[in-house]
Amino acid sequence: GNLYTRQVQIEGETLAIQVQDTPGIQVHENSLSGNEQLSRCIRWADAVVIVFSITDYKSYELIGQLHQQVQQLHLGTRLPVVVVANKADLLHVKQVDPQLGLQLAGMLGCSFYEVSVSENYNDVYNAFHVLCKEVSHKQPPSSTPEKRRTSLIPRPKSPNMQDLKRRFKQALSAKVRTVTSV
Ligand SMILES: Nc1nc2c(ncn2[C@@H]2O[C@H](COP(=O)(O)OP(=O)(O)OP(=O)(O)O)[C@@H](O)[C@H]2O)c(=O)[nH]1
Repeated sequence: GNLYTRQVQIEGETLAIQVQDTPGIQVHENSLSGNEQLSRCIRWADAVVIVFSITDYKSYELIGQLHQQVQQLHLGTRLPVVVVANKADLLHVKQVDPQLGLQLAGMLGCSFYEVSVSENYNDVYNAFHVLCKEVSHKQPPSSTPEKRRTSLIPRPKSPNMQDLKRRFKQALSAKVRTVTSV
């Protein structure tokens, strides 16, 4: 459950984003259950990245459920969600054709990216960059960083996050929060 803070340049503006890596997702009989921590992360998020591994068919099968959970926790809003197929370098142990990911993402109304976290940083950066752009376009225009803070929902608590909160509070101009799972 690590929280990372990064800066991205969007249309000439520097945007500080926070990326929440969700803790290992519990799956019982092929369904997500009782993931209170995951729900908190999703509620907190302004955008979500759903990651599956092309080497693990079960991770692909969870996308629909994760997407549904995102929708249930953000009723009435269209939260930007992207679907990412990871481990594109491991073709010899591939279990999911990335085409299936593309199709599913399309059905869910999400963008889709195929990446290899270990081999190509640029593809990962691009996925996040496009998502950040989408989120920044949804923020009401304003002049002060403080006004750009949109969500009143507190971040999920952990010592790590409390610490980061203190250290980065001054620097943040806006937030993008994402949830990932592999
Ligand atoms: N070859 C390859 N290995 C990867 C890639 N991405 C992740 N891995 C490996 O896959 C394993 C799992 O990666 P993690 O980042 O721990 O996955 P996770 O989903 O965050 O795991 P949880 O902590 O259970 O949530 C690690 O051994 C990584 O090195 C990739 O693109 N290619």
